[in-house]
Amino acid sequence: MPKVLISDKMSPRAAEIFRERGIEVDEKTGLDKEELAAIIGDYDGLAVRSSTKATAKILEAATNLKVIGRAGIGIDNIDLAAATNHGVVVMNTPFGNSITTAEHAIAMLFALARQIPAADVSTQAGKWEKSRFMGVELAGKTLGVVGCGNIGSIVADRAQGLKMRVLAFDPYLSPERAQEIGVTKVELDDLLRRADFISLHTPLTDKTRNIIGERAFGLMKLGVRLINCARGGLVDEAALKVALDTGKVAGAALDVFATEPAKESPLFGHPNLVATPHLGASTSEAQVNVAIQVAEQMADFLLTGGVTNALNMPSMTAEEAPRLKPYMALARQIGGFAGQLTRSGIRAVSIEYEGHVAGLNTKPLTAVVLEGLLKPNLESVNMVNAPVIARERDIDVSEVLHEREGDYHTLIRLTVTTETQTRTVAGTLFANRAPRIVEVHGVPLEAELSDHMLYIINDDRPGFVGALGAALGKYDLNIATFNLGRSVKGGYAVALIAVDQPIEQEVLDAVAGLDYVQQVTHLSF
Ligand SMILES: NC(=O)C1=CN([C@@H]2O[C@H](COP(=O)(O)OP(=O)(O)OC[C@H]3O[C@@H](n4cnc5c(N)ncnc54)[C@H](O)[C@@H]3O)[C@@H](O)[C@H]2O)C=CC1
Ligand SMILES: O=C(O)CCC(=O)C(=O)O
Repeated sequence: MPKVLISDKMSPRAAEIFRERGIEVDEKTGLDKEELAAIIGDYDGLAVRSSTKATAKILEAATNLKVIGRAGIGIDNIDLAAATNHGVVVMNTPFGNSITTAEHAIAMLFALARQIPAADVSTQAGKWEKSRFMGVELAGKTLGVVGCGNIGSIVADRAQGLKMRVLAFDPYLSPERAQEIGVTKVELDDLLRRADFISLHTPLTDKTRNIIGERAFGLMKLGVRLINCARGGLVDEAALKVALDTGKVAGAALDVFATEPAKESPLFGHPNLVATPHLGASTSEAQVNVAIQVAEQMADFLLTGGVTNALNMPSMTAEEAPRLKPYMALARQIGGFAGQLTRSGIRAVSIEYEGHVAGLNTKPLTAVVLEGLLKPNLESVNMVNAPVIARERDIDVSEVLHEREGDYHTLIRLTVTTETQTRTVAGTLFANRAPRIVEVHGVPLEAELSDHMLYIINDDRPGFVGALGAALGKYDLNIATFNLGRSVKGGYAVALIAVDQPIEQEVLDAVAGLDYVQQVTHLSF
């Protein structure tokens, strides 16, 4: 039974779903990094929000971990590269808290426009400072949205409901989408110059870090108001302090900070600052949404292999997973076949999908072919990290889809080009479930792969098969299946022979010494 650790505060629905689906679950929140490292090795899954830091060290200790689920959107608390290297799938829940977070941004917009937090403190202190809190209307003002994805576009929609004009800066926003959601797509500098309010909704990346800094403040209108409900590092906090002090920025509302938890900050106490402790996603609705989603996604993965919303591997729905399962076995065998024969550096890999399989989701199959191919030389490879390892090693990977059927109803053909040669292996499914190798090196044959196999290439000459049988008999090796094919009469032949016992080196030496043998290799599946 798979075992999951929930290490951040999460709606109880997550634990209920894991249990309902037969997964053992522990809820241990507030662990420090040593405590987490000490226990993480016991778990197949880790469910987190933003407090748990899934660092390279934690992943090192996570010897059984298969999946990390983030009940939320941002995954800056998870070392994605380290997770990928360890073959751990990382999933998030990209939509469950978008409305809630957009609503928080709109709440911040109002809080700034009418200084509600400061007015509340003053009024409850008995000051009744009616003339101190003169606000501004939102209607007719310009909102600049930086990052117009899920949350940014909801903010834009709500702002238009308030009769605001919305400018959007997002390099990945298409003009059609901009038109559809009623925003004007502009460049960043244009937005900074024209907006009365600016709301940030991008992820934190190398390109967006400090996107709002001294230069950006310099371009903004006098009296602009800034909202950040995305990620702390987007705003240069020291530059913001100067902009607030000089009055360039009339108000800033921050839900997120460069360092969290933000227990102290030079910004704190500024009369024009509104601050909340990373509450963007904190509504009961959003928390139930993300908890249900993350638990369902993780349970699907652990129980069926279905992959949804993964950030480091191709998606595969729980419905697709059983359909792809026999193909995964075939893909692993084809990759493993070629991988066990490969002795020099791989330059290129081409995978052709023909017939029925070409209509399926082939991305996970390609990942599995690569896993099989690289495994003989890299013990820690799996389908999550195989594409990354291939990329790191400059292996050119291509997929070709032929929906028409060839000789077989469905076929996967792998061509591997190494520094010294090009090799092809193709396979099909018999009765839609049993993997069979049907072509090696362009030679047709039909072989079921098993634990102990001999792969032989020999000159196509009479007497070879008899000599081979006698040689194996001498070592008491019982032949289970014998599959033979040849290029052309008198050309070269390929034999795939399954035997019942492990194959010792002396057997390989004896076969290699037979007349006409060009190559003999022990394969195991
Ligand atoms: N405060 C909170 O509690 C929460 C914060 N968030 C944060 O909100 C942010 C946005 O989330 P979503 O809208 O769901 O993400 P999303 O991926 O749907 O949208 C992000 C948008 O930013 C754009 N973008 C990327 N690089 C950019 C750049 N250099 N300049 C301008 N735009 C760029 C992308 O094209 C995309 O459209 C994320 O950082 C997320 O972590 C999300 C949920 C809750
Ligand atoms: O889980 C939370 O409270 C934070 C949510 C968040 O920042 C996100 O989903 O990116």
